[in-house]
Amino acid sequence: MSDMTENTLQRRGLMLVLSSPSGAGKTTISRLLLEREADLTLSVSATTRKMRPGEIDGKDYFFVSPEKFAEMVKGDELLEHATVFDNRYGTPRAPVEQALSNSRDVLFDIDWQGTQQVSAKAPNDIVRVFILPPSLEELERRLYARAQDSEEVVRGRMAKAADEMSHWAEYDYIIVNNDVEQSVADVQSILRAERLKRDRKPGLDGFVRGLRGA
Ligand SMILES: Nc1ncnc2c1ncn2[C@@H]1O[C@H](COP(=O)(O)OP(=O)(O)OP(=O)(O)O)[C@@H](O)[C@H]1O
Ligand SMILES: Nc1nc2c(ncn2[C@@H]2O[C@H](COP(=O)(O)O)[C@@H](O)[C@H]2O)c(=O)[nH]1
Repeated sequence: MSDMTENTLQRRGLMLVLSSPSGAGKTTISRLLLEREADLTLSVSATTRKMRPGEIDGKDYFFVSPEKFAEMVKGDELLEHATVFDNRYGTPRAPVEQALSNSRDVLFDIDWQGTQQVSAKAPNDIVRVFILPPSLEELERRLYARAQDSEEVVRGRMAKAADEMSHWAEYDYIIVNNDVEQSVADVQSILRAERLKRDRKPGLDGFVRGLRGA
């Protein structure tokens, strides 16, 4: 007799990665997603970059010194790490592992280098989404409109946008972020479909065997 309890079909959480050139809208999309998806946890990265106005230590990032970051790398505390725009960024390993083992999905706002490292370590758990801007002009407009970086920083990020975008084909899904609401809805659709994937439900085999009376 088959009994579809929550436990039978419990699944391991998945790792939802959003990458894009700086300013395309990952953070904006992530914030809305986290408000709307109760089972999604944000992976809060560590960084050596300076805090922007309005950012909160421990919520947006763990802002650490270069020395502390080096210690975290040495202690193998980071799941992945990379240098982006002359600053170091990395994903603390322990909270991610804990969330995944509690069947929570984890959202990552990381660049292509970090995505490659996580893909190599957890190829079956990762779902990669690349966010493109509608145009380069709009990307530049957004970076200036955010008004949180100097002109020099914005120019540096625009100069690296083409390089970042050259990695688009390493991702499973591509979204052009024209309209934020549509982009969030698209990521929610991806999440919903990925959660239903056969491979993510190890208990499914026994459940179907039970249904078949086998
Ligand atoms: N679809 C959109 N239409 C218009 N403006 C947008 C859209 N999406 C995001 N923005 C705006 O663009 C700016 C940059 O967005 P955001 O900070 O989310 O980018 P990001 O990809 O996270 O950048 P970074 O990689 O530097 O963290 C913000 O001011 C945000 O409000
Ligand atoms: N490889 C990683 N990249 C990260 C991580 N956290 C953020 N990022 C990426 O850095 C740039 C710049 O971010 P900003 O907040 O300074 O504008 C952006 O592409 C992020 O996705 C991380 O832990 N690992």
